[in-house]
Amino acid sequence: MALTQIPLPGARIGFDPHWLPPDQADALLEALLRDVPWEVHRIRLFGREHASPRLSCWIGDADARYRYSGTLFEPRPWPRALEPVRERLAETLQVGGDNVFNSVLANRYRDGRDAMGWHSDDEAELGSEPLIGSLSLGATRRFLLRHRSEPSRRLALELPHGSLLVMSGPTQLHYRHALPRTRRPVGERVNLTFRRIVAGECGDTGRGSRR
Ligand SMILES: O=C(O)CCC(=O)C(=O)O
Ligand SMILES: [Fe+2]
Repeated sequence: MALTQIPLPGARIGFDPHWLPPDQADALLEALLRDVPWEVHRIRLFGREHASPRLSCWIGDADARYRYSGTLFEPRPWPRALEPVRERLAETLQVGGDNVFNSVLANRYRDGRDAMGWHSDDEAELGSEPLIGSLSLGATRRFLLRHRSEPSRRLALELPHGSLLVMSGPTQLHYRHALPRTRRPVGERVNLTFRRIVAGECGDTGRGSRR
């Protein structure tokens, strides 16, 4: 099925709630929970280091180094289970050659207390209008987008098992996004944001920082 475009002024958002069939999504989730070297990333906020409230792993080609929230990440190699997903995503989004996704930030939200704060994926390494493919697995969580200066421009989306959310064009320039905590009892969720690092290692000029 094709991506549905969700209208939001100044953003480009595509969504397919059923991108990965449930049996493939189940198998991928199981493989990632087992094979990814999950760790607590330390992030810097206002000059102080904190443990981020989730487990993470930065995965990518050897040259795709990435700096965010003040820390430089050397990528871990691609788990085998992710290779076909990377290929299918490139087909869905019609990216190839020099534009293939060369990295993924994997995040694991163990329960409703794990979350991600307001940020934009606007690090210099991603280029000016990054294409970001976000695949969700496991428990459904609510994803929020909010315009930087026009509070009425906002969107809330439930991201179910196997869903694909695509942010592109000027989305990161104009909007922040977050994955808030919830008091509802929810199971584990894994999210994969596929990205393309265009500039090797650069300075940390991103305005956002994931909390
Ligand atoms: O978990 C999510 O859906 C959001 C993840 C995210 O925004 C990121 O990795 O930059
Ligand atoms: Fe993000």
